[in-house]
Amino acid sequence: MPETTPATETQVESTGPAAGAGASARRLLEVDDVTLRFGGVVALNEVSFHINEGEILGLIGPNGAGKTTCFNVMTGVYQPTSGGVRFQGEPLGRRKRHEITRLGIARTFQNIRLFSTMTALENVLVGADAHHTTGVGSAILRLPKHRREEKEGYERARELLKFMGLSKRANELARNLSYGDQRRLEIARALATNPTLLCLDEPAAGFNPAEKARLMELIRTIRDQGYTVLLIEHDMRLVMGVTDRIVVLEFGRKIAEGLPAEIRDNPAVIAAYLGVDENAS
Ligand SMILES: Nc1ncnc2c1ncn2[C@@H]1O[C@H](COP(=O)(O)OP(=O)(O)OP(=O)(O)O)[C@@H](O)[C@H]1O
Repeated sequence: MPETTPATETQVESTGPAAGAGASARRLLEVDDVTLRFGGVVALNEVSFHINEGEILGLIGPNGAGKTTCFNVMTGVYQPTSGGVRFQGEPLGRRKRHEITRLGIARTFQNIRLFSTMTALENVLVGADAHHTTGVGSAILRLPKHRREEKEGYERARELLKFMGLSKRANELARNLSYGDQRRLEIARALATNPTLLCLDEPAAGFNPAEKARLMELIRTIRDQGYTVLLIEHDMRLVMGVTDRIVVLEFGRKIAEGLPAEIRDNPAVIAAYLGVDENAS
């Protein structure tokens, strides 16, 4: 379990390509030739890529490119029409969402999905519950193992709130938090499931430049704590500034993969974002 240190108390070193981005890095997750059709819509079309252990991988592409669908396949929301996903070498197969959470993949959502009438602390505790091994019976009987897990869950939740700079908001209802704090709380809740891979779906949506800069620092800190991060984000400055590698989708197909500098100069990527035909004279 990666130990967390509060972001505010951590010296963040500038990131270059992470150790995890090297050729010899271990593959944490592999998307193998995944196709997913919704009726006539081919949301993912023979998509393959991998995520190395310890890296920050960006998944980008214009609206409707298939990024969120890709997250949904990786987290068991959708089953691919063909192809598959392997995590730590194991096929995810038809595993359910909670089983995939237990395996070590956590995610946040494009549209914030907190329990609005629960406190910040309670929201994080819900995430920590994903790993409790004791059942309802031992909870009712208040057996020692259950009490120990409950105590550890509280400690972990408080530690994560501190890590995300939310200690002072612990007892506030989620709906009363600022937008930025709600986004950070979503990340804390995802981390509470004790993931190996953290998938962030547009975490900077609605952020101002100062909040984006803080988020970049936070994502680097999260990686430096030992997590692997997959990031969907539309803000190119943020993506180019924080990722080790980038995969680009367009109309459900992978059109490019490489280092941020390579992606920035890739004609197919530029064409996809500008909406022009790169072959047009
Ligand atoms: N449940 C669904 N039923 C039918 N079509 C869907 C469904 N989910 C996604 N799609 C379609 O699949 C395609 C890919 O959508 P997806 O949301 O994955 O794109 P995206 O890259 O995440 O876009 P955005 O950046 O706008 O969030 C789109 O054409 C979308 O309309």
